[in-house]
Amino acid sequence: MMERLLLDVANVSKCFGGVHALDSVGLKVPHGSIVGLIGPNGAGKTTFFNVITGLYPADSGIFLFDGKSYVPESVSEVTQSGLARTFQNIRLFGEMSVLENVMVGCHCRSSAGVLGAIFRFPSTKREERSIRDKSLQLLAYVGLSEYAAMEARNLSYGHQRRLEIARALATEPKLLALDEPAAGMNATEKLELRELLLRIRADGKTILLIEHDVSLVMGICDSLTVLDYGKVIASGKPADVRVHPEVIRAYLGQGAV
Ligand SMILES: Nc1ncnc2c1ncn2[C@@H]1O[C@H](COP(=O)(O)OP(=O)(O)OP(=O)(O)O)[C@@H](O)[C@H]1O
Repeated sequence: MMERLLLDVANVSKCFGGVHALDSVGLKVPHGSIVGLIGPNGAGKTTFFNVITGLYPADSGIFLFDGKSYVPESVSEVTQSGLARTFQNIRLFGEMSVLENVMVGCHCRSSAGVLGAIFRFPSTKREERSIRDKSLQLLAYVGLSEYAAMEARNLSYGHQRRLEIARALATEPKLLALDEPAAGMNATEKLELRELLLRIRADGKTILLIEHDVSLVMGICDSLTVLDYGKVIASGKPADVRVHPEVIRAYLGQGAV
């Protein structure tokens, strides 16, 4: 049976001066799957995320999201269409509370405009209550309820990463793109992250994951695409990718596979 693709991109290229960060990269993400994007440092993984989420314009590429052509030129439009991401370097609003950080994510789906915010119409107040409730539910979902009132900057590193995931989920994405969510986590936090990602998939979301922790990636991904020097060198099921000669060559010396 043909898999229904949520993200289907082809021939994506991006140069920075003389550096070919992405060279005709193609990647397919089926609905309801976890797809891993891996590769050595500098392979082009984050650049790929930046391009598909509208942060950097691609030099070329064909982009389909949920069966429709899309032009990833604006982060807000990409988010509206259902693609949310987290960042390798955590980007939370440190002085806002944990709850407020999630509420910010919810606002991308709210209808109250500037007038509503100024005049506080009854409909605006109702919407704000429902955003608050939804944010509290999301905090419970990622296991951060007890920290709702704390300033985000005071959370532990692992909890900050979970908060980023909650904020991304608040935008009601179809595709959640996570850039190294396990970076800096200890073994227990990684296990908890693994459970959370599996739960997110079981609840019907699709995940695209950049991650250097190979055992995490091999353990939860349905398929993997491997980049090296901006090119796809392998893609397929984790068990096949793990023994692919090009992948072994690219990681040789790093002991990663
Ligand atoms: N804004 C930029 N300006 C210039 N060069 C860039 C820029 N962003 C990325 N690059 C270059 O593009 C290449 C790919 O970088 P990228 O950060 O996408 O790799 P990566 O696979 O995500 O690496 P890592 O695993 O270390 O995060 C590198 O050579 C990098 O130096």
